[in-house]
Amino acid sequence: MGSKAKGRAVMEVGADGVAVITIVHPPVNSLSFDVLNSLKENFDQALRRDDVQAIVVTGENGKFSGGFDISAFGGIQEGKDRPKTGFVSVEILSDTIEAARKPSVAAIDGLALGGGLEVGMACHARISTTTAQLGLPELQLGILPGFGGTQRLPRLVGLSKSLEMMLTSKPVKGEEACSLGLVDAVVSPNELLNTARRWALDILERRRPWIASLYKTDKIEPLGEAREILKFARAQAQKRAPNLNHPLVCIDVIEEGIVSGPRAGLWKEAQAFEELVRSDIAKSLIHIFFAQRGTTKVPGVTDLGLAPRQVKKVAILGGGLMGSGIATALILSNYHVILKEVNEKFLEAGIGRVKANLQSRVKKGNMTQEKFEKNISLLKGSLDYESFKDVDMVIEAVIENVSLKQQIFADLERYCPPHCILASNTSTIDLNLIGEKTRSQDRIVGAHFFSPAHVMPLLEIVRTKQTSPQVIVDLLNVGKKIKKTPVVVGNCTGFAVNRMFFPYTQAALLLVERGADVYQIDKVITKFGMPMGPFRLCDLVGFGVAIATGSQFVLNFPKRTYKSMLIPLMQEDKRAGETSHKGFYLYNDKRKASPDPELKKYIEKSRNISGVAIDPKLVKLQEKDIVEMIFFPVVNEACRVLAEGIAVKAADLDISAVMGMGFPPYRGGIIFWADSLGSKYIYSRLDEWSKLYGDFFKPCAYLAERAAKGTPLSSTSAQAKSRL
Ligand SMILES: C[C@H](O)CC(=O)SCCNC(=O)CCNC(=O)[C@H](O)C(C)(C)COP(=O)(O)OP(=O)(O)OC[C@H]1O[C@@H](n2cnc3c(N)ncnc32)[C@H](O)[C@@H]1OP(=O)(O)O
Repeated sequence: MGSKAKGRAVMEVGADGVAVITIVHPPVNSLSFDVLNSLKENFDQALRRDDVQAIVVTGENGKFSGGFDISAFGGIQEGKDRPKTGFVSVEILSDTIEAARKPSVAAIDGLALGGGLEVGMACHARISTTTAQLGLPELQLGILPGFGGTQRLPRLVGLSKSLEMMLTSKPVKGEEACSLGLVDAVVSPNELLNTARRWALDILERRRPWIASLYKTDKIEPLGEAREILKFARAQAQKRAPNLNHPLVCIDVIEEGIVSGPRAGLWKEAQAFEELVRSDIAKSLIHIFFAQRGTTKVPGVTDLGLAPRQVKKVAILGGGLMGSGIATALILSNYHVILKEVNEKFLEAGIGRVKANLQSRVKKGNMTQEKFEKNISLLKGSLDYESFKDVDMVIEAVIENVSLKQQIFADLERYCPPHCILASNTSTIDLNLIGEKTRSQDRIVGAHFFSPAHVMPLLEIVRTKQTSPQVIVDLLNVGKKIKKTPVVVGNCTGFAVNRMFFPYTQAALLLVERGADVYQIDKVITKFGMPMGPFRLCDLVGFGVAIATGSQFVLNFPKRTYKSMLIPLMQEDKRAGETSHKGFYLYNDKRKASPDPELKKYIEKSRNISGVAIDPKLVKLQEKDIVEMIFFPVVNEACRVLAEGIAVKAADLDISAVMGMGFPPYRGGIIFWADSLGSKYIYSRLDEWSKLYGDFFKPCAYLAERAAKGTPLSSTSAQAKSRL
C-alpha cells in the first residue's frame, strides 16, 4: 500500500490461532476504499494461512468504525472512484467475510456506525462495550445503508426496531443492542479483545452458534404482517419529511429482501445506493455534515495553537426567557451558574423557568428525578454582584436597551476578575457600543443564543475587532460542551442569522401589501421545507420583538428595508401574536392556528399607508415565484454578510441558515441552495423585481460581480477575499 493510502487494516496472529484485524484510519476509523481493500486482503490472507483458525475484527483507539469515509462520496459523485456494483456489500462483506470457512467476531468499542456496523453485522458474532454506539445513520446523509445494513439489521433486531433505527438515524448503546440481539455480549473495554477471541474459537468448536445474519429468519415477521409494518413506516416517513424520497427507497429495499430473499435485497440496495449517492439531496446533506464540522475552524483564531482555558462558573444576567434558557443549557452540562436578577420576584420567576425547563424533561422521561436535583443544585440566585468575584464568564441577557447594557458592562468590569469573559446575548446591538464605557474590549464577545436556548442548536459567537482569539477559543469550547454548533461571526447590527432573517419577513410583507395571500405564502414556504412560514413565525416570536428588531434594521440599513405598517397597526389593535391569541392567525386554547378573515382590513390600511396598489401578477404568483421572492432577498443579504466579512466562509452561513432559521438541511443551506440555482439567475430575478418594486430587491455588488462572471456565490476568489 502506498504512503498516501487513506487508512489501512492491520493483522496480528496470536498463539491461540486468532487473527486480530484492526481498522486504522484516524480519527474515527472510517472506511475509505483503501481501508476496505486492505480489510479484504487481510481476510483473504487469514483464510489462506494455516496458523489462523478464527478472526476478530476491531478498530484502533477504542473506536470500531464511524462508517464509510464520507469524504470519499465526492469522488463517487464525480465518477472518479466508482467500484463495481456490489463490490463491498456482496464481494467483501458477504462472500469473503460472512461466507468464510473461518468464523469472525466483531469486537466493538466506541462507534460502530453505518458501514462500520455493517462490517460488524457481516461477522458471525458481535461483542461490545456498554458505551459503544451502534447505528445506521445513513439516511441523515441522504443515502441508505449500502453495505448490507438494510438486509442484516432487520434479521438481527426485527423489522420494526430496524426501521426505527434507520429512519431516525439514532444509534443504540451496548446494553440495548444486546437486548435487541444486535450484539451477543457486553463486556468492559479491557475484556473486549480477549472475550472476542474466545468467542471466535468457541464458534469454531461449535460451543457457540455460527450465524450468518443475512440468512437469519427468526426475527422477520410473516409476509402479511411485514407488509403492514412497512406500510405504516412509509406513511410515517412521508409525514415526517414529505420532500424526501430516500427514506421510501430504503423501505422499498428492505421489502425486496423480505419478498425476494436477502441476496436480491443486497443487489437492490447496491443499485439504490449508487443512485442516491449522486442525488442533490445527498450532496446537500453531505455538504451540511462537513460544513457543521467546519464552523470550529476559524482562520487566525483556532490555528494559533491556543488551548481553551477552563470555564467552571458562569454568571447570567437576566432570568427572562433567554437568560433562563441559557442557564438551563449550562447546568445541563454541569457548569456552576449564578443567575442574577434585579429583585426577588424576577429572580424567583427566572429560577422557576429553569426548573420548568428541566421538569419538562423529567415528565417526558428524558431525565431522572435524581439528575434533576443534581443539575438544579448547580444554580444559585443573586441580586447583587458580590458572588461575581470568581466567575470565569458572564452572559448578559437583559432587554435590548443600549444604555442599560452599557451600565451593566461597566459594573461587570468592576466586579468580575480580570480573566473573566464578558459576553452579551444581544441579538442586534453593536458590541462596540455595549462595551463603550469599559476598557475591557478584548474580553467582550457576543454569545447569541436562539430561543429556546436550551433546545436550539446554534450559538452565534460574535467577535469585534478587539475580541482576543483566546476568548473566542474559550467560548468555542463552552459551546462544544453545551452541545451547540457555534458559528463565529463579525460584529454588526443583526450579525449573520438575524440579518438573513430580516428580509424573509420583509419580502413577505411586501408581497402581501401588493395582493399576495398571507396564508398561501405560509403554506408554500412550509412546503419548501421551513418549519413554518414568515407570518406564523411572527406570531410565534410576538409582534413586540418583531417591531423592536425591525426598527434596528430600519435604522441601520434604511435604503434596503421595506417599511410596512402592517405589524404595528395590528399591535395597536391588541393583536400581538400567539400570546394574545390573535396575530396573523387566530389561536385557540390549544395554540392551534386558524386563518382570520379580519386580517384584510389591516392589510388594506397598511397598503394605503405604504401608497402601493394591488398587483394582479402578485395575486396569482406560482409557488416557485413565492419561494424565490421570499428567499432571493435572503440570499442577497447573505451575500452582503459574506462580502463584509461578517461570516468567514459561505458554509458558515449555510449552517446559520439551517440551525438558526430552520432552512431545510436537505437543500444544503442558503448559499449552497442559491448556487444550485446559479448566481446569474438570482441576479436577473432580483434586478427585474427591483425595477418593479424598489430597492428592497436590488442585487448587491457581491452578487452582481458573481453573476457577471458566472461564478458560484460560495467561491472565495482573490478578489472577494480582498474585500473581506
Ligand atoms: C455504505 C455505508 O452504509 C455508508 C456509510 O457508512 S455513510 C457514513 C455513516 N456514518 C456516519 O454517518 C457517522 C458520521 N459521523 C458522526 O456522526 C460523528 O462524526 C461521530 C459520531 C462519528 C463522531 O463525533 P465527534 O466525536 O463529535 O467528532 P466529529 O467532530 O463529528 O468528527 C471527528 C472528525 O472525524 C470526521 N468524520 C467522522 N465520521 C466520518 C466519516 N464517516 N467519514 C469521514 N470522516 C468522518 C469528521 O469530519 C471530523 O473531521 P475533522 O476533525 O477534520 O473536522
